[in-house]
Amino acid sequence: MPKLILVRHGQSQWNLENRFTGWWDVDLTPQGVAEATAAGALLREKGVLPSYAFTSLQTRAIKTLHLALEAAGRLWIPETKDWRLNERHYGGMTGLDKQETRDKHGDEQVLIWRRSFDVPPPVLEADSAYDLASDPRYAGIAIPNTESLKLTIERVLPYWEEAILPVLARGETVIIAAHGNSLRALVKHLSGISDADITDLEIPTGQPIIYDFDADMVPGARYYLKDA
Ligand SMILES: O=C(O)[C@H](O)COP(=O)(O)O
Repeated sequence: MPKLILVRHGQSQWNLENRFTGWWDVDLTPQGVAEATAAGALLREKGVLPSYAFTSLQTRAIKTLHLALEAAGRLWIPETKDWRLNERHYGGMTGLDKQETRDKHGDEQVLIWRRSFDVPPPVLEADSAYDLASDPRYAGIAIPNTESLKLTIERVLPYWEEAILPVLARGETVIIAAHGNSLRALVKHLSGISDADITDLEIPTGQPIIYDFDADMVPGARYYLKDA
């Protein structure tokens, strides 16, 4: 039966520094490397061996995927990278310190920007140091200048349906290495979580989440592989 593995990248440099990251490309920390490797070792230990991989265009997710696959003995499987699995775009909050932003705007406002379903953060100005218009990986892509979770869902879900679901439906064990909010978008859909309740869902770094699908491609309850 098809099996889906979701894994959020290991700790990134800006996770460690407590800065809003979004589409900015930061690397894993040594702890993040260890988390990714441990995720792959867990896959091997539990015999959950991916046969096809998807990831974003962002270094922290790509490296997490490769470290996990190497630890699982599966570095050789086919993989597809796509911007639609990128982290939600953090707009004008990109690069800011999370605590300083709370001190300036208040906890409530920052929680709305971080976790509300449909309120996007302020837009990233075109002259920002974090503008990605000249990054060759996004050539031909209409790079957003901010995204709410709702807007993130609007690009993650079509990609799920067009690209990932058909691979899963042919019986593969699919791993998706992605980001806190692109995975929240997917989990919201797969677990049928309401717009209100999704606010409370947090996805930890480097911890494989599993969905088993039945013959009609209906997902079962999600669970953490460490608990299986
Ligand atoms: O983009 C980021 O800063 C993180 O990956 C996720 O941040 P969040 O927990 O504020 O959504």
